[in-house]
Amino acid sequence: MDLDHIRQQISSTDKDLLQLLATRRQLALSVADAKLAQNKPIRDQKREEELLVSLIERGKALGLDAQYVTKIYHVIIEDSVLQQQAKVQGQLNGNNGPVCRVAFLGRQGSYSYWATQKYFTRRAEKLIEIGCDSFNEIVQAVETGHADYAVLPIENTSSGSINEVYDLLQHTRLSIVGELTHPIEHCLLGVEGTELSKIRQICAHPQVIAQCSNYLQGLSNVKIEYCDASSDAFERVRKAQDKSVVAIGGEEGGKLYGLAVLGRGLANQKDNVSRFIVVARKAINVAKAIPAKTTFIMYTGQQPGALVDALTVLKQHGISMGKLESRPIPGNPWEEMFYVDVFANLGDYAMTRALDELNRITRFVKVLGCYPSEDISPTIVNADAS
Ligand SMILES: O=C(O)C(=O)C[C@]1(C(=O)O)C=C[C@@H](O)C=C1
Repeated sequence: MDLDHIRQQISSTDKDLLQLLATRRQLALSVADAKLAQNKPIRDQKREEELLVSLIERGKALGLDAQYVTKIYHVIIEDSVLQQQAKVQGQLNGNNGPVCRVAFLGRQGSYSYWATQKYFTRRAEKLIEIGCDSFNEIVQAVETGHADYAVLPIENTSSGSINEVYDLLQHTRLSIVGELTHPIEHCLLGVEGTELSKIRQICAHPQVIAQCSNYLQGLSNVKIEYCDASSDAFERVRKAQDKSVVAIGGEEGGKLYGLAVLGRGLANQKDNVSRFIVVARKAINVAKAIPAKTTFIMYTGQQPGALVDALTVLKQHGISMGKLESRPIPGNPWEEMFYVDVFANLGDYAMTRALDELNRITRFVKVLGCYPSEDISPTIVNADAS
């Protein structure tokens, strides 16, 4: 068989695969309706386990190894769960309508740009992208009604919490309505033909610089140029057309600016992932069928054991905490505001009771939002069991 002919067959098989994936996605969306009608949760890990075991077995008979089949189905099932969650949430809170205006950091190609695309493809037919130069500008865009939503990075596995965003949340009336995680793969990007030994300037966002600090410490004679976003760094390098100037950012983003990859894996942590939050003017409800997270801030005061007492309230109501972060309160030196993420729905009886008690024993409590958890941990099966 000649190459063209084999490629035609591959293309035709791929077309069939896509059609099957689209059909599977539609079926998953119908499952969501059936589950709501029966008051069942969207995620059913027992079903996923049975499915994976049987698919691994079938795969083996077809010469496909267990790891390959598992990897593909983890992606398919994650998509299926997220599609169902978005549908159920849309029905509960009212769909967004065809057009959604979303504010984010940078322009096309920034990490926030990709996170925005990822989150809203399931939720809006058309996006109006409102690129901003600072976190403050992003929040203001929603507060003033210029944008419907904002996407903000809140923490990263290499650099930790993004304090500027935490501080903005203390004072805004916006609510957290969603979250997502996005892998951040930092690359060194420059114009074609750039030699590593000739680099004299690196352009990057301060968060990116923090996440690549180990790599950057190893360089000498290189000036760091702080940029508003990765897309800003790409634009500077594209404009300069100078082989001594490079940017750090994502490969996909760099490509949009015609930049070539000169190095990969620059982050301090191998698994460099950012968590983003989505904020809006109006709080949402989270369907009972979906795992929810609630984020609130509290000021306990400084009396001995105040924080322990507050956390004990959560324990007494069987509420698990995902994150506890403290930030200074502006104007009150050495006093701290605590940010708490819990795995609970604001509408749950236990959560309502816990918040009532926290309101009683602390000086200040403010709920920042209740939103669907998008942390779809993959179901792991023992491939040998099949
Ligand atoms: O069968 C279901 O209950 C589905 O929702 C479909 C599906 C899948 O995509 O196969 C998705 C999520 C569930 O956790 C289990 C399986």
